[in-house]
Amino acid sequence: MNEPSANPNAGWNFDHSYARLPEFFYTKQEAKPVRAPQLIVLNDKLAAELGLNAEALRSEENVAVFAGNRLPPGAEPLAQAYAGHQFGYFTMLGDGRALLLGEQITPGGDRFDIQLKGSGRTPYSRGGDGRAALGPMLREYIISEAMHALGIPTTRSLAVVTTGETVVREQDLRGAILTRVASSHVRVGTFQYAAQFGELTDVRTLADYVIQRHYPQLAELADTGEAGRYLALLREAIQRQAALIAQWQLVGFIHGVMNTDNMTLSGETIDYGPCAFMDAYDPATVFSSIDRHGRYAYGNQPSIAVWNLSRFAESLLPLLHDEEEQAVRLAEEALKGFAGQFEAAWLKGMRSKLGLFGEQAEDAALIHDLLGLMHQHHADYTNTFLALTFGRLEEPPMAYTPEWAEWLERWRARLAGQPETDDAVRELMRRSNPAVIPRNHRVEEALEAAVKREDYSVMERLLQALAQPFAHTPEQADYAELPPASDRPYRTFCGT
Ligand SMILES: Nc1ncnc2c1ncn2[C@@H]1O[C@H](COP(=O)(O)OP(=O)(O)OP(=O)(O)O)[C@@H](O)[C@H]1O
Repeated sequence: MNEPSANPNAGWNFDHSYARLPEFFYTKQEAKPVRAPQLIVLNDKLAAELGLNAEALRSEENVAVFAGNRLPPGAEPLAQAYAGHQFGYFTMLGDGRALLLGEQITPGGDRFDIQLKGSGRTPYSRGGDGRAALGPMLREYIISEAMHALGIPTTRSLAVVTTGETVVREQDLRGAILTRVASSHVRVGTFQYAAQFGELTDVRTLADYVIQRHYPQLAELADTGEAGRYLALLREAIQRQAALIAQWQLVGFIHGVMNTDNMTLSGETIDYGPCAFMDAYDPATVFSSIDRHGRYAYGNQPSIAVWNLSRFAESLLPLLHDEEEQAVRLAEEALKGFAGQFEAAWLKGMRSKLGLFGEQAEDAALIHDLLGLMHQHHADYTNTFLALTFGRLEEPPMAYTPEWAEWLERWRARLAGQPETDDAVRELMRRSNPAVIPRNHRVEEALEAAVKREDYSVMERLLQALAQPFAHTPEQADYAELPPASDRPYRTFCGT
């Protein structure tokens, strides 16, 4: 098995910078062959961006690549080691059901990890079977591609294949493998692993690797101290996460499992397990059925990000300054920056959603008052902004109370006070308020058709609508429909 003979015309062009790190960071590992691979979905557009030939990828040989039955030319599969805090508890983890085939170098010279998720057991599998089920892998495909179309940094999905094998969960499920594409898979948990189980040189090696790969502008800075590159790395990672979480909040995305192994150093969203988009606005919304205490509720996401980044900072401490006290001071100062950066990015996004140009002191109150009303009236988050964008206020997204009328008056007065035309305002709002998000009931409907009836047309239509969330086409109006009241509040199943 695993002979390196896949169709050479597919365009695989691997390098292996991660594999050049010390073996402490990974284990070389081949995929376990599966019985009967079948291609379910292939992302033609992403394939082209990666310099891959979509037609060749559909060939039997390359479907075998997506299944782990064949190695593409130049691949050197490995499972990455990492640790992490899961729901606040530290544990050793690692790719227990994933393999990095290598880093695809695109025609433009960019570098992307190509990873198979669900490819069989590895030394990090603990008690797990190393496998994944079709529903969750399609879910990751749909939501990650929706996030990308919304302009939110994310890992991406190139393909899903079924394996022809059964995975045993609470019930028997169809096995599947997702081919995931990422700027890298280095996580906060990778640093925690190095700090906990390795030497200081391992942390330094990993930090230099991440700087080279994601923050090359920092490479020439001094080693330690206030002007050092490791402090700069911490600051940059904080900045990217602040920007990322602000984007999540702006579209109502709830990650669901913000464990430290699910926070990347690239600043991309990773691991679409029990995630979902909020319907009615409520900061306490939780989607994961295993998150009993609401640790990862929508409204907690910014503070959990700081918690995770604090674990990252702890792993870096000895690199920040020779004296521990000074290192702690520098880390704390950097972490304090998150709140301001998050708030600035979020306010900027919210102003755009409301068509506000420029900045005025009362904008924050205007925005918070709107959210307060939405919360009070259980108004749908996405549809409220759509109603405001298109002036559909004859069918208000919430009860037409005096407070709502008063808020509308304040908003209109703020708009009237700016020099931009109505068209410019509408255009800004159209670009800032998606017509379609992957609402849970629509995703579940697509998955049910796919998994239970092998009908992939529902998913294909959904993917098409999600690919251009700001197009505001008539067909997309269909996806603005809310779930039936009986479905609310609901939780996504936390299947893997
Ligand atoms: N079926 C399984 N067999 C073996 N290991 C598993 C299995 N499911 C999850 N794991 C491992 O458990 C840990 C946590 O799982 P989690 O569901 O958060 O990650 P994942 O979805 O598998 O991976 P990723 O974070 O890369 O998207 C990871 O180390 C993962 O590899």
